[in-house]
Amino acid sequence: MKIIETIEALRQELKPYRNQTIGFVPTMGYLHEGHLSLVRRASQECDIVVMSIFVNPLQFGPNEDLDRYPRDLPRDAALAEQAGVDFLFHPSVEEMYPNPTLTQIVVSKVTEPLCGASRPGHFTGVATVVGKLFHIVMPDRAYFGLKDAQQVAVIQQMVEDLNFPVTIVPCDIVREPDGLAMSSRNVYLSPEERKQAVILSQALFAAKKGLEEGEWSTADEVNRFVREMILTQPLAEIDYVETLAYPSLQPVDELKGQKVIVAVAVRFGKTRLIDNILHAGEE
Ligand SMILES: Nc1ncnc2c1ncn2[C@@H]1O[C@H](COP(=O)(O)OP(=O)(O)OP(=O)(O)O)[C@@H](O)[C@H]1O
Ligand SMILES: CC(C)(CO)[C@@H](O)C(=O)[O-]
Ligand code: BAL
Repeated sequence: MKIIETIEALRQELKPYRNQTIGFVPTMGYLHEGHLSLVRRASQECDIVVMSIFVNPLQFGPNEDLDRYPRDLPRDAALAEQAGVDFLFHPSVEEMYPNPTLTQIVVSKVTEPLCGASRPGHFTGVATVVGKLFHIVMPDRAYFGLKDAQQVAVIQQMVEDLNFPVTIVPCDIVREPDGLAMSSRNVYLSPEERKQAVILSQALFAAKKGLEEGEWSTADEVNRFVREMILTQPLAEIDYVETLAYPSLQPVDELKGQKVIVAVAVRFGKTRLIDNILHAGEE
């Protein structure tokens, strides 16, 4: 595996592979099994796998965790190589943003609810950096985790609207043995917060079962059920619990026959965790 720090060097390295299938896994690093599952899928489906590790300042709000976001390049490089990455792109902030960013990619509508409402400007930062990375890597296929299901919807919208020649591959959420969705931010949790955080997946799995059994007819009923279950944990502070159509992320009235997402964002102390389940909603 080669570690590459400049855009020009990566372009040169990838030149000989342009007639092969290039898979791309964009990340912010501090790798865990969730990221590595994307790499394994990419190496099964592509000839060459490129991973980026870049903590993108543009997608963090002023009071968010940009400075303390966990970073460990030597550990990440070893894990990435073992999982099958061929090129690890690790640019500096100056390399990615040498000038003040006067041009940004704004995706509307799907960015309005959920994390878009709680983190103003977040998805403009995500779409802009992913757009730049797509131009740099020019992948055939790009792999994204459904833990960030709204991000998948935003990137799919951007790719469709701006004609990026890339196939977006959404990948299943990888979980800890007790159900907690893997996240680089889980390292922030105190032992007590970690114990209580398992309520997110428990509430979502219970919601999925209820949806499959036709227990509720409206989104509000699902939201109330999930909310009440999460609030049994004293350290949980809910940011949002929402049931929306997926991938449009528009409100749903009747649940019957709808593909929906039940998405949550919950704070435990200073740590904000997200998780979701998708329900196919066939009649
Ligand atoms: N548990 C997971 N299962 C599947 N994919 C995941 C998981 N966690 C992250 N990913 C995916 O890995 C890619 C890079 O994500 P990122 O580096 O932000 O990791 P992260 O662990 O989600 O970090 P954080 O939770 O702190 O945002 C994204 O496409 C994301 O959806
Ligand atoms: C896609 C991404 C790498 C863009 O910075 C980031 O939002 C992430 O890690 O999910
Ligand atoms: N996984 C999404 C990146 C972020 O939280 O900024």
